[in-house]
Amino acid sequence: MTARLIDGKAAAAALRQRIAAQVARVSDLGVVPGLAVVLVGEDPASQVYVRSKERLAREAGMVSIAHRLPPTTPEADLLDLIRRLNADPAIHGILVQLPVPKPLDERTIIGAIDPAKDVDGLHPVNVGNLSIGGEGLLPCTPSGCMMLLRDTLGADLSGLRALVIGRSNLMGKPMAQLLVRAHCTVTVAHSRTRDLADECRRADILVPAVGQPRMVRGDWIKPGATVIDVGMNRLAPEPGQEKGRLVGDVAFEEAVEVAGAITPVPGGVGPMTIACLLDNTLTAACRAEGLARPAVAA
Ligand SMILES: Nc1nc(=O)c2c([nH]1)NC[C@@H]1CN(c3ccc(C(=O)N[C@@H](CCC(=O)O)C(=O)O)cc3)C=[N+]21
Repeated sequence: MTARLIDGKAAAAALRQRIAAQVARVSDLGVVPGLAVVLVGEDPASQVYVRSKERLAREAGMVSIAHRLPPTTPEADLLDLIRRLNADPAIHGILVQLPVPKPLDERTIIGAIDPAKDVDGLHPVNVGNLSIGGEGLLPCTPSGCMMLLRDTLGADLSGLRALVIGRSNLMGKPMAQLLVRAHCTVTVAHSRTRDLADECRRADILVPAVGQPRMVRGDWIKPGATVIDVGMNRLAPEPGQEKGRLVGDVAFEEAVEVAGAITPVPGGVGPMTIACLLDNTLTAACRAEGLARPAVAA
């Protein structure tokens, strides 16, 4: 059996198109959603991501402003910028690209963002609302994973066994919360988990997010399971190549023979993350301006 491929690139393009149509409607009402992306330092991968966030936000009709700060930026300066963005009525969403260079403190920085503009969904108020089912902003990568799961399995995921590998604040923990909200039976595995392969074999939904290239092997996967691979690992370049290949946390060639459906890397979860960022920015703009989210045909 060969697994169905879950095309995150196409799903993200479709979502961005729906968002663009909604942005056009609210723009007619005088509200142009504004996104500020803050990048501290010169990490090349982060620069690439920030550029594509800027470009895709503009393509959706939003205003997108990147703030690039030197790696030695004092924390007080960064907090000052965040305060100005919090107060700027043209900015509805603020994202500080992570990780931030040392000695900047991620928690202090995220905590300084107005929760209503926290389009990463990482501020403690949004994290709390996620856990109690309130109306916050959801973290982008887990939201994107849920959309791909529902596209694949249908809206109702209740009763399915889900295994999330990884317990980060950015991904593992919020993913587990969303799966619980969707009435799955959820297990969170991590570096101290015993018999990870056995845990995997019980999962109808498998979501590895650890950053270990090809860690999940084909014979760890329950036949027919849905695999959402959140890993983004750049391998060492082959001789004669400039850049190494991008692979996930799953040994794709093995897994594709066993799973029912699987996301590729690249072209799976990654593009959905950015589309969900735009979705959050539109949500934040509508809430800030007291507008209902315009309806568009799906
Ligand atoms: N505050 C914050 N929020 C984030 O959401 C955030 C962050 N910091 N720091 C870094 C990670 C990483 N991330 C990705 C987004 C899109 C792709 C993506 O579109 N990937 C493409 C290909 C990328 C390539 O070829 O290099 C794909 O998977 O098909 C990847 C990674 C967001 N992150």
